[in-house]
Amino acid sequence: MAPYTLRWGIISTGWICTQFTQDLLVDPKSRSVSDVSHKVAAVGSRSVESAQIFINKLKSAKDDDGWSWGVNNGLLDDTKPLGTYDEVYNDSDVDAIYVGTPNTMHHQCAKAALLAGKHVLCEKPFCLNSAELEELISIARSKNLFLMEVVWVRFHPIAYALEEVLRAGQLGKPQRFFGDLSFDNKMDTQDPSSRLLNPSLGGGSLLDLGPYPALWAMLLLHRHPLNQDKNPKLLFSHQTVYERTGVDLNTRWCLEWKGLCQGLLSTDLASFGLKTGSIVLQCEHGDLLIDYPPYRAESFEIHPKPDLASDKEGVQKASRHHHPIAPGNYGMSYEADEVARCIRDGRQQSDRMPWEESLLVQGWFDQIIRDGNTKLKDLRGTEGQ
Ligand SMILES: NC(=O)C1=CN([C@@H]2O[C@H](COP(=O)(O)OP(=O)(O)OC[C@H]3O[C@@H](n4cnc5c(N)ncnc54)[C@H](OP(=O)(O)O)[C@@H]3O)[C@@H](O)[C@H]2O)C=CC1
Ligand SMILES: O=C1OC[C@@H](O)[C@H](O)[C@H]1O
Repeated sequence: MAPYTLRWGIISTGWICTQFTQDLLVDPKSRSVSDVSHKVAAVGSRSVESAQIFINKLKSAKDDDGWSWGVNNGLLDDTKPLGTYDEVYNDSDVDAIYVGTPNTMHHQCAKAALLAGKHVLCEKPFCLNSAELEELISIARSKNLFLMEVVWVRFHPIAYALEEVLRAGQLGKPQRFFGDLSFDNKMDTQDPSSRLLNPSLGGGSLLDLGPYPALWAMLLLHRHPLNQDKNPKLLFSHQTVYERTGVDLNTRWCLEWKGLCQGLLSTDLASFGLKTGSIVLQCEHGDLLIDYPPYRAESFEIHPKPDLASDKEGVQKASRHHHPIAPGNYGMSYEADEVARCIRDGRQQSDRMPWEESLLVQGWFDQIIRDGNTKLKDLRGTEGQ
């Protein structure tokens, strides 16, 4: 049977839109997919020249670039360069919109796309606050459209492998979770108007990096077979303010899944995370360590507990496990496949990234920002506009 082909409209022409679009152009067979495929129907930018340059750059792929397959197979031949985002939302050749604008624009772009009747995949962090997100969900629900936050790791081979490890039960009950995404961004050398430093673009470590430790906490604790707490609480948080621009340089926060485990999460823009063990789940019978970077991890380790003598049934030997992203794919193709399958099947949300889980994480971020002292406290969402 011919694969179901999803026709994408790409909103904006920055770094992440380039990665995502390149992945749409990789041969699905490279990742053993034959039921769905992708087409880039239109690219929207604030200037038509920029949209055209974006398409031209993709077309100039070298033979060994993973996405050259799509270029050589005509997937960019009819791609329309459009000089406004609205033209993409209203294009009848577009089924789904990928939103890759700065954080403060996610809600308005996603809302406009939904109101124009398009399905939406929106970059992380989904929104600036829960009110924005609730509005998007309510529009998607009422118009029977698909809506999902980009949390690409949830669809990576390692995520499925780890789900299997937890399901098999060999590690036993979770006892402690540590999740971190940090890198040294050399903040003092950066342009204060750039998206990471600029509070009016929703900058800072929490909104940029926080979705990753949060997603691992969701995958390893919230979705753990032994978890019964569907409403984990934020116990406390702290944000260090980067005085030059007023965003957070780092954030630490603690969550509790009642009856299961607490998790300590952190993000930092001034220091690198650990190479092995940026995400750690310590369980009754063994410990799980996931490699850096947590947004594109391909390996994990399982370790016995230090005092093996008292745990004859536990993990006896350390092991390392590799679950690579398929060659030629940056890693965003897997979630694009999920979006295509959900839309093909008439689903409004993905079981692997449901609205309820995005709302939970967005709620923690609301509370952390409210309790902190960054300029993001004064940022207003665009809900209702
Ligand atoms: N999932 C992931 O791994 C990653 C996700 N992201 C997320 O993607 C989003 C974009 O990040 P990134 O691609 O790095 O950002 P870029 O700055 O590279 O791109 C953002 C694009 O948004 C458009 N834009 C519209 N309004 C503005 C504005 N006022 N200021 C700047 N740009 C504007 C521009 O495109 P145009 O001129 O064509 O309109 C610009 O190229 C963020 O929300 C970020 O969190 C980022 C990196 C990785
Ligand atoms: O989503 C992301 O993942 C990787 C980081 O380098 C980047 O800043 C962030 O936006």
